[in-house]
Amino acid sequence: FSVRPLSSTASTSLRRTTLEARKVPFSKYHGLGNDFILIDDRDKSEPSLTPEESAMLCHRNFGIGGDGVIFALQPPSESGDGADFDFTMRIYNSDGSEPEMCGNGIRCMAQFLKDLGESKSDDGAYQIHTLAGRIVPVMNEDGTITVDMGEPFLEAAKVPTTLEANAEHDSVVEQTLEANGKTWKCTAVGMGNPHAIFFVNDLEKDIDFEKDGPALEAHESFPAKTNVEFVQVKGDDHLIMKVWERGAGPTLACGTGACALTVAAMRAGKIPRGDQPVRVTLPGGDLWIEWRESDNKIYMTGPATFAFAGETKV
Ligand SMILES: N[C@@H](CCC[C@H](N)C(=O)O)C(=O)O
Repeated sequence: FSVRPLSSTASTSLRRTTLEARKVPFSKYHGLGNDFILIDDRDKSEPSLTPEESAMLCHRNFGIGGDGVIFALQPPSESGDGADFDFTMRIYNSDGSEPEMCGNGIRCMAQFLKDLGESKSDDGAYQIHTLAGRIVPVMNEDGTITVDMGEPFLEAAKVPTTLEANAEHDSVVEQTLEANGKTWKCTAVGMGNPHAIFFVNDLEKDIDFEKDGPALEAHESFPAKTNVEFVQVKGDDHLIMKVWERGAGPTLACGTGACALTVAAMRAGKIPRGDQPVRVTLPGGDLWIEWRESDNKIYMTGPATFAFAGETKV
């Protein structure tokens, strides 16, 4: 992992006197090593920390350490579609930027809500409002969590990417782009947040991860930047990946990334689209991903683990 220097705002905040400091209770969870600081904001409609404060708490030397901060907030107050939401999830990446969604994060938030004694329905499901729309995690009896992640966004403008859709696919499948002095074939999939997927023969030999990752994250074809997944196909139902996350760099797992690359592998004809879940091996462990033909939605199954809780100051 690379360690970013603290921003001037963060170091200013660190120098605050005890008198000025605000106490912040937190819990720390991870999904396959993709780790988050969870804040109980169930009585609030907006996050109680700023992006700068969140970035400081995520720092692995000067803070608690984490790939992001997740806020468990009130459901939206509007009537209509908002009426049956249980909670809202917002998240800041470790650099303070705000993504639309987080797959490992939503499992951690579901486990956090359960541990707080929240059980809103008999089926173990939570209706969560996110910037990517409705997401529904369900607590399984074996301790894992299955999340209805909704439908993938395949239209280029919705990913978003300026790469051209291939006529035969009506979406961006293995389109050519140049980055870090190399030619790549990119498949773009949106899961609320953007993902650029690159299939390689050998994950260890074919990429210069620390250089290719950031070059592709900030490539001009992605107006909102992008998460970057390098993928090796191990078999019809097994993919392995390395991820360079937008706003966080290398992480041990990315749930939205695992969903996006499974869709990409099916769109690019690397694996068949079937009813069986695909095993996606990430640096931190396995997720199981299903892209159902019946409702076109993606279902992700994996763990969420409590690490520790405490109180910090900002
Ligand atoms: N690790 C997450 C994704 C978090 C957001 C991402 N860095 C972005 O900016 O889109 C996951 O598990 O999905």
